[in-house]
This record gives sequence, structure tokens and C-alpha cells, in this order.
Amino acid sequence: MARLADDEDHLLRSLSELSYCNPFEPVRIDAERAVLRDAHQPEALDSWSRTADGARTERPNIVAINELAAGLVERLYERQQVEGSLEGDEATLYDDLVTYTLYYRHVATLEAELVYPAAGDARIKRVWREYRKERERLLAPLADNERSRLSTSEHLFACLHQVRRAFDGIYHCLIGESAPATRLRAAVWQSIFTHDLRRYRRSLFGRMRELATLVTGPSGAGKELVAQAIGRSQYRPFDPEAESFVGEGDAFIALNLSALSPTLVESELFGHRKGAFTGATSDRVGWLERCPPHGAVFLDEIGDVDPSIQVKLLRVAQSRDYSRLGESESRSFAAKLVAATNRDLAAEMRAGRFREDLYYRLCSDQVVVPSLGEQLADQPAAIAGLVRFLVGRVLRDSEPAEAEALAEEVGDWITGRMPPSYEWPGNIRELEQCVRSVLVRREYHPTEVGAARTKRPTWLDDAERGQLSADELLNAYCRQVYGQQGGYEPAARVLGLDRRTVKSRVDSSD
Ligand SMILES: Nc1ncnc2c1ncn2[C@@H]1O[C@H](COP(=O)(O)OP(=O)(O)OP(=O)(O)O)[C@@H](O)[C@H]1O
Repeated sequence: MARLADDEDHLLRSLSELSYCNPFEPVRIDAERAVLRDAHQPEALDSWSRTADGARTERPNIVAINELAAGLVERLYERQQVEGSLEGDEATLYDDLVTYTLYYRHVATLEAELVYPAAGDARIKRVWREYRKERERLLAPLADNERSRLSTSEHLFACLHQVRRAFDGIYHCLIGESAPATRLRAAVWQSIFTHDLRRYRRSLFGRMRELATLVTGPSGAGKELVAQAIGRSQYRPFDPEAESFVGEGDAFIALNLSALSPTLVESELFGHRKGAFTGATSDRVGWLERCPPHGAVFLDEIGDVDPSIQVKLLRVAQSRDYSRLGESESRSFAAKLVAATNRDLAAEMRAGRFREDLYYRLCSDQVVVPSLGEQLADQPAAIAGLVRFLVGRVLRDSEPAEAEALAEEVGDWITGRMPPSYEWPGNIRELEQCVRSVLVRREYHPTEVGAARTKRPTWLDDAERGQLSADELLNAYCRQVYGQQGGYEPAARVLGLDRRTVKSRVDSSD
């Protein structure tokens, strides 16, 4: 049997850990550090987050890890031909290494196919053939009994495609460099793959759709984006005979329940039979029936839904059964349910407006989306990255300098003219409006509702009441300016104090 040198053993094990960890948790950066040891280069951020400076997937650490992995896989392949095959635990780790290497070898094509799916089939066929051929070659040195307990190539290929879809939906769409935004990305990944990717790959991949997901958080904070990221990242089997994924492509169906009357909600969701109600002139197939098994139905504003429909949704969430309106035949829902609300469901239950049993069916997988105010309280400077991203979206296809100039204009308006403690009650949706308004009118004024939500710092009230010592007043003022300026140096300039004095006043314990 081939023997592993100590450094090869370390590399194999640390690469396996890296492959299976949640890429959006800070532990992922630790895992990269463990692989590279002294060769690891310091990172600006301690988690995977899209920044204005471009793609983090091209980071030097990833490039270095991929080179190490590609070198090791070929070395072990050759060595096994001469010294005999790896066995047991080491054979499994070698399979993880093969999976990792082939993922990165084909990721660019998978990504291109996701972005431009129209020409998808031919590319997928080509990648699949190369992938299978390469995997068969690299696993050939293993003994038959080892190979037979590994996943099939088509299952792994389906998992890799799913990982790429999930990564894209989270990394490219859920922006924010604050800790709450990082936690949100990690929670969305976990909702798709659970906390244990190995177990997911072994046995959960076909069952996660049976668990409904509840997304909560304030209006405009990104609940629908989260629902889309989850809904579009479900497992989709690969058919090796047809050399294509099973079922039709995109299958994310969103329904805003508060915008429809109860009868319409039922007819849209469950479908109806001709004559089931006035106006039902023909049979209608509902969205639960149309949605393919790898898709998701998104029930937005579930907190607003009529009690009569709550009972029927409970049946779907519990046993996956439903019937078309006007029909007694029972049908089975095959896909995933994702629901969202900005209401406080606990309060709704206390008031008797939301069924407890439905809540308990939905709450086992809950993703809580933080408000923009929470993100900025954690990291005031994070607003700059969000503004740059939103400007990029508004001015897409423009010259980078054009976008940079507008981002600066918006940033100047926010720091110069908006109250520093402004809470952004409309969340990221409001920040988008701010970007557009500055683009069109060179100004943004929050609505009265928003302005009223600005929290006045309590130290100002204390100062007005004459309850602060001169020291306390200066400390509080220094903290305020420091928060606005985002650093000791610029705060010191505004305050006319030296940097060290500002720092000691900001850090003082009163
Ligand atoms: N993390 C984020 N990164 C980038 N854009 C975001 C993020 N969160 C929200 N947005 C943008 O903010 C807007 C509002 O988001 P979304 O519709 O998902 O919010 P919501 O919570 O579902 O709101 P509502 O409760 O009113 O339906 C969208 O244009 C969305 O693209």
C-alpha cells in the first residue's frame, strides 16, 4: 500500500476539512491557513465576502491551494501505480482531494453555464464527460471495494453544480461586510447544506426539500433575496444517460400572499377545477403542482395570510398533501417551501391571528435577516461597500470611473447630510432609493417616518439637562465624531485634538 509522507498526510486532511466547511464562516479562512501554513498570505477580511475590489475566488491563497492540490493528486495517482493503492480512511481522503481538484478545474465552465444558461446543454455535456473521464482515471488505482463505497460520479457532479449555484446566489447577491451580514450568508449556506456537508452529500441531498424554511426580518432587508438563494440552490439530480440535469431549469416561484384575495391565493397555489367558484371557467394547475421537485415555492408575507389558508398550508408543510379547489383528490407537493414575513409571528400567535401548529412546522429552519441598522451598528464603514454595490447595479455596464464618482457623491451626501444615527427604516431598499435619488437630484431626504426613527443619542439629552461633567461630554462627543469619520486620524482632524487624545477619550469607560 502507498505510504503517505507527513506533509502529504497533513495536506490531504486539511484539504478535506477545507472542502467540507461552510465557506461563509470565518472558519473557512482558518482552514485555508491550515492548508498553506507559513505560505498563507494575510487577508483583509476574515470571511468570504464580495468586495468592490473584485472576485475573491481569484485570491492568491486559493490559487496557491489549488496548485498544491493539483500537484498532490497527480503525485498520489502515480505513486499508487507503483506502491499499491491507498486504503480505508486514506482512500476516502484521496477521493475528497479528487473531488476538490475537479471542482476547481471545471468551476469556470459551470459558472458560465449558470450565468448564460441558454447554450447550457452542450457545455454541461462537455464538462460532464471530461469530469467523469478524469474522475475515472484518478480513481482507477483504488481497489474495487474502495471505489464501490464512494459516491457515483453523477451524484458528485450534481452536488458540485448545486454547490456552485448556492455559492453564486449567496456570494454575488447577499452583500455586506459587517458581522451580521457574514452570519446571514453562513446561515443561508447552512439552510441549504446543513452544518454537516459530508452527511448532506451522503444522505440528506434528496430530503432537504421536505423541510420548509422560514425567513424573517424587516421589510426591505433582503428576505426575498435569501429565499431566492435557497430556492434556486436545491439538489437537482444528474442523468448520466441523457447527460443533462433532471427537470426544467430555473424553478423559483414567488407568490405575495398579502396581495391576493383568499380565493385567489388558493387557486394560484393549489389550482382549481372548472366551476369551483364564480369565474373558474376552466381547470387550473396550481403552482404547487407546477413546481418541479428541485424547485421552490416562495410564500411571501405568510404572516398576512387568511386562517382558512393557514390550515391548508399546514397540511402541505406537514404531510405535503393538498387538493385543488373543488376537488377531493389528494395531491403531493414535491418541492421546497420557503416562507417569509416581516411580522412578529410570536405576537401574531398570541393575538390568535397565526396558527401555532403552522409556525412550529416552519420554524425548524429559520433564517433571520438583519436590518441595515444592525449591520451599520456593527460596522459603520460597511455602508461604503453597500453603496458601491448598489451604484454598480444602477449604472451597470458603465465605466468603473463613472460608478466610482457616483459612489463618492452618495457617500458624501450620507456622511455630510444624513444624521449619523439614522436607522434606515426601509433597510437596503431605502439605501437603493438614496442612490437613485442622489443620481437624479443630487440629494436624498428620508421620509418623515424615516426621519422620526432617527435615534437621538442619549448623551445629548443628558447634556441638555446639565447632567454631564466636562470630561463625559467631551468623551461622548469624541465617540460621536469617531463614529462618523470611521477612524481616529480623521476624527482628530475634525476635533482639533491629537490622535492619541481622541483614542483615549473614545476608549474611556464612561
Ligand atoms: N444583502 C443584500 N445585498 C444586496 N442587495 C440587497 C441585500 N438585501 C437587500 N437587497 C436589495 O434590497 C431590495 C429589497 O430586498 P428584498 O425585496 O429581498 O427585501 P424583503 O425583505 O423581501 O422586503 P419586503 O419585506 O418588503 O418584501 C432589493 O432590491 C434587494 O436586491
